[in-house]
Amino acid sequence: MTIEKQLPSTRTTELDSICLKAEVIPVLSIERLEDAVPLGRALVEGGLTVLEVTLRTDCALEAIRRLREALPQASIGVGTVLTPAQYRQAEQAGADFVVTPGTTEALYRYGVTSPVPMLPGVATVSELMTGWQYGYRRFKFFPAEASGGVKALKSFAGPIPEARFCPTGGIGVNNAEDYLALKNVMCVGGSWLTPKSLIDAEDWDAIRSLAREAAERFHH
Ligand SMILES: O=C(O)C(=O)C[C@H](O)[C@H](O)COP(=O)(O)O
Repeated sequence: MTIEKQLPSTRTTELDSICLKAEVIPVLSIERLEDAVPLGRALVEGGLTVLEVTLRTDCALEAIRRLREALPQASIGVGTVLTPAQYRQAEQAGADFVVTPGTTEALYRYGVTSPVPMLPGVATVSELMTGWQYGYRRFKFFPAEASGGVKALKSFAGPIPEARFCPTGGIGVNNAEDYLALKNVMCVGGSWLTPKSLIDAEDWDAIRSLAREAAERFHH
């Protein structure tokens, strides 16, 4: 009960204002620090202004700091947050929001008190119900395709119609639209906009084009 009370509804509003300006959230894994800003800039110039930068690589936190400074107009989500300690690192690096692949009680609890809102990753109704108890209303649905995809999201809408999702995992140009057509989907996430081959080749023009194509094609 006290937890419910602590949860400001502004969290939902904050997450909505971030997610609704992005039909598509590109997922970035930065291997070489010097790629961070040109990659982020190409995506933003292409029209995708909400980014998720994973903590999967050694230079991720420094990459996030640089992106935060170079692209003030972008909303930067920090992904692959597994523990409250990583959540704190994300806060300190200047995250606008935190994204987790799955949830733990510790993360749910920490997220309630943090100044930075969290989009918790859920794959089942049970995980969703736990988050709901803590007051969370917006979730990442991960891994989307492997966890039942569009059909699962339609089923979630039965018992918990107010929950909204950013499905991620196995989404690309060919199925993004199917997800965006659902009432409980705010936006979709994916790494298809940041192919490793183009990053390795520093082909920022090609990445800008991919982003532009997605920004023009997908609407909610
Ligand atoms: O690291 C995490 O926290 C993630 O959940 C990673 C990404 O969201 C997915 O790996 C993207 O999925 P794909 O678009 O299928 O590549």
